[in-house]
Amino acid sequence: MELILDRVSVARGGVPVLAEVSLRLAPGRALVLRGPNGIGKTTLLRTIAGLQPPVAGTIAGAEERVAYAGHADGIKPTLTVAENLAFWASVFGTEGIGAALAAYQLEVLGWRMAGTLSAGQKRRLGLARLLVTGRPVWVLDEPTVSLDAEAVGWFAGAVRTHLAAGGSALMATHIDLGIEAEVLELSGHRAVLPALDDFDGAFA
Ligand SMILES: Nc1ncnc2c1ncn2[C@@H]1O[C@H](COP(=O)(O)OP(=O)(O)OP(=O)(O)O)[C@@H](O)[C@H]1O
Repeated sequence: MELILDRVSVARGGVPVLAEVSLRLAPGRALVLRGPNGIGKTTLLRTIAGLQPPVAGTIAGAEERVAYAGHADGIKPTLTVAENLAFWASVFGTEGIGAALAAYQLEVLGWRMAGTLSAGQKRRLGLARLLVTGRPVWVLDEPTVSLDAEAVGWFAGAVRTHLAAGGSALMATHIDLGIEAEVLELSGHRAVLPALDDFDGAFA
């Protein structure tokens, strides 16, 4: 099943951000969102993840199929690394956290309270979480932030494995992961703000 956006417009804090974004993401494929800071990549990804509704347009193939990794990693600080993954596995009804621990070399940190991890270690845990969701569509917002070069390689490997298994990935990233991906440039979709055409009149 494809993820399909048809003329989707999104707003942040009530302000229109992006207008009429259409895309299709097929199983096994990756798509990278590009655009300058503030254009609305995070807002669009949050909308696809179901965290906020679109202002206009339709999204198909996302419901119950998306695993989202955003800036806040969704980590429970008072649970250990292993407990965090086991918690998410139970939430998503999957079993086994071994592969997720191994993919990001988290075995040695399994007993550590997640709140005590470094930024990069937290990000590795947040990305490992995707693997226990069992969800086919990964929606990733700047997934490599805080990762060192080696961990970026682990992430790229995890995405490749996910795509090879028929999953898909939609991500906002500024770095080249060496993964074959289509690119959607969002600069041409900047929402036009309503004109303040009666600005002076407001002071009359
Ligand atoms: N919580 C918020 N409330 C109101 N406006 C916000 C909020 N968060 C972001 N914005 C604004 O919404 C617009 C889109 O922001 P968004 O984070 O989606 O952009 P982005 O393309 O992901 O940016 P970046 O590349 O810097 O991460 C920006 O103008 C931003 O200032």
